[in-house]
Amino acid sequence: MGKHPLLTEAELRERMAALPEWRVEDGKWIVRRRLFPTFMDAVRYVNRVAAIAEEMNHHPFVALDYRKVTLKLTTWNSGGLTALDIDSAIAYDGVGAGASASAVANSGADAEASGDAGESKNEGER
Ligand SMILES: C[C@H](O)[C@H](O)[C@H]1CNC2=NC(N)=NC(=O)C2=N1
Repeated sequence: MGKHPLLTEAELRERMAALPEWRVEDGKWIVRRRLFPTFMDAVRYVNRVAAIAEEMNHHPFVALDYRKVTLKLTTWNSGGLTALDIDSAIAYDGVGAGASASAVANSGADAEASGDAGESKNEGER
């Protein structure tokens, strides 16, 4: 199968409208951070993302930092952003909605600030 064509600037801008929680980084990556109520909610979400990635044969770079999950997408076979990255991000946003996850500003600063586990209750999913 041939390489997937890179998105033009205009195409990227247009497609990113459907992904308000994602940011373009270095013109080659889209990145999203999500904060979950508990560590296990975060782990469950990562597992759901992994299943989607396998199904699509398109894989994110994933960081699991306690309750914070960072997802990064690029199409390495094409050397940048393609429709596969956008479609993957849309699919990832569609799962884990069950967990009362709150989107974390891409700075991630508040995620660090609220990283203190002190006050968090175990609101894990059933
Ligand atoms: C051989 C296999 O299909 C390729 O390596 C796939 C696997 N998953 C992938 N994931 C991503 N993000 N980019 C790719 O170019 C890619 N290529």
